[in-house]
Amino acid sequence: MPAHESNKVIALEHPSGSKAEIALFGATVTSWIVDDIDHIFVSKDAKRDGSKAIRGGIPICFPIFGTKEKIALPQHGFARNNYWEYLGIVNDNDEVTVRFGLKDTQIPQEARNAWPHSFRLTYTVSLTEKSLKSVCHLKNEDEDTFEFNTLLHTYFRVTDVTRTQVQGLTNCEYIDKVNAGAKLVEENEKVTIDGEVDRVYKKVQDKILLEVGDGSSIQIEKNNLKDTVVWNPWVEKAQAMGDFGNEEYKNMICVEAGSVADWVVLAGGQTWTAGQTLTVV
Ligand SMILES: O=P(O)(O)OC[C@H]1O[C@H](O)[C@H](O)[C@@H](O)[C@@H]1O
Repeated sequence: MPAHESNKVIALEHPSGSKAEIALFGATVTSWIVDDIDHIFVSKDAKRDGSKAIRGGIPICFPIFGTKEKIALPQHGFARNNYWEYLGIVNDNDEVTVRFGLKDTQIPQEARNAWPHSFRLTYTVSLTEKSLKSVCHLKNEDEDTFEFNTLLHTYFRVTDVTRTQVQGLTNCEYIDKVNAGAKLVEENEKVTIDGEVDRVYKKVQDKILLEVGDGSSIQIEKNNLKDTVVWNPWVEKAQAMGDFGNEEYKNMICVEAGSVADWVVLAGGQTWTAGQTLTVV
């Protein structure tokens, strides 16, 4: 079988040898292997028992990013903190595709009170020889309009983060969360990491490139998502996280496609689709 479930994890295998794993907790992709290299970082200290969002992989932030004063939800919302339903395999010719679902009736009452809307979120993950595609499909099942943010909080595994470069952010405005939310414009052609970085780049072009530093690169192509967050916790923040090794900041970079700078507005009965495709190039 190209996809099978074991211990609440769905494992995908493509005939080319590429592989992926998705935990039902948060529908979090926790592994993506191409040519025997796992490009996804998960901390050695990550909780895998559903007690906390998985530290690493591709957690889905929804319906908020960060915290919001008037919405009493945990940081980054509830999608990454709840079990999703496995909706099974959709087999195409050259890709292995599986689907997951989350709706309001699956989340705890407290979260439903904090964000009181009826919704149906379907998440599709497709594996090909060199790529991993994730697509979110959201339906507003209320009569009234609701607003949300969403983001694919992708943790890439790298051998040395100081050698990574992110290309394609030049001239984008960004909010520098490390610098009291200063609004700046990216002047560099390639963004590099040599300290704590936590930036929300706005209105980013759809195709950007992560140069991993060992000669290989990953193309990150987003669809219907305006913004890109770049994050590395560096030394002190790494030490402050209970589910992250003190030295692991050297081996990861988050490059996160999302719509987070402004609310996305979805009218009652309407649907909204967005996602990303990661390709080893
Ligand atoms: O610790 P978490 O809730 O998983 O958040 C991890 C990080 O997510 C994003 O990248 C935010 O921009 C950061 O400010 C935050 O620290």
